[in-house]
Amino acid sequence: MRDRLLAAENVKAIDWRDGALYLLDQRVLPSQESWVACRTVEAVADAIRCMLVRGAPAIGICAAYGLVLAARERIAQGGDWQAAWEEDYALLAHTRPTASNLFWALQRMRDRLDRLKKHADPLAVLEAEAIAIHESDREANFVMAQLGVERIRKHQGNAQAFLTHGNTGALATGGVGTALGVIRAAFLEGLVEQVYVNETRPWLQGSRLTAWELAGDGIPVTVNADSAGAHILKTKGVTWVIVGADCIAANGDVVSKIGTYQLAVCAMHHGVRFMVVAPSSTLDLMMATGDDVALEARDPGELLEVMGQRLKVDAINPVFDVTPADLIDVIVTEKGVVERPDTAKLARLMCRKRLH
Ligand SMILES: CSC[C@H]1O[C@H](OP(=O)(O)O)[C@H](O)[C@@H]1O
Repeated sequence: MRDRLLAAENVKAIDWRDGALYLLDQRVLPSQESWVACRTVEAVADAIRCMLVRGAPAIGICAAYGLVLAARERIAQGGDWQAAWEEDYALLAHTRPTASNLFWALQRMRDRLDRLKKHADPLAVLEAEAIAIHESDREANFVMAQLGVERIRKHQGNAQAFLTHGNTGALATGGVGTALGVIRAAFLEGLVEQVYVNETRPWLQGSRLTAWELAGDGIPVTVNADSAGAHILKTKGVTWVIVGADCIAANGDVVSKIGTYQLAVCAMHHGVRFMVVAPSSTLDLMMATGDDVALEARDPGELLEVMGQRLKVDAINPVFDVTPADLIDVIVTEKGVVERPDTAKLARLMCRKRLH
């Protein structure tokens, strides 16, 4: 499966080359494919904050490269460069509050610096670590795709309909994607009849990004309004809802794109299986439950522009919600699969080595 997915890989959104970070601008997709070069840590922080790059694993990868750019500048300035580098670390850590992968990647970079040998070149070591974070996310995607498709096949061996929410594909990760990686693998195995994609208001990660990725792969995709989700589950023979995650708490609660929770309630009501696909870097065992996770709210203005007019009412714009563990059938990570997640099962999973 790895080789087949590798051959089918056709979207890359993060490119580290010649000492700069190049990002495919997700704010203007699918109408424009425009690349932006980030040469400073401030540029990377801005790109994450304004969602030029988005998706939990992708944010973590970019933050790691951001710390490389920060180190280059701070070392050139001389003096106590590590103290100044910590300010850059804080800048990146405050770009978005919810995705665990961001904090995980930053911490991994700091740990690497702490373990630096006496005569080692800190810039070279940090660059190698950021590349390793990027590459291991790509490999994790392949493993999760394989594990997820095995789980699908275990229940039903013929082509079926899936529903997904948000964007969890190549644009959101370092590889073929988390939930979308599983759907891509299922397609290669002849298990996909149709993929329904919630448009994912207000930012439209579903209709702008996921539909673009799936159509580009020739995978049958149909976009629906988020409010049609329950109706689709009831009438279209959907066998699995497959989503990604921004943070998974110790008890298996899943923080993901706003609207995921209501989808899980509807899936449970209609007997549709619910799969969450995320690398182990998304699990944060310091969060006892999903209620401990900081949920981002973005500008209410995103909801108030209607037909070129600004509505003059109040609005709230929470962009993540918490799906309780008991609504989740299976969590797929690169370390293995957990059915009916709970604290003990997830703690055991995190002690395992990666499967690649
Ligand atoms: C595999 S990406 C996980 C996650 O990230 C997305 O959030 P955003 O678009 O706001 O960065 C979305 O929730 C995806 O499910």
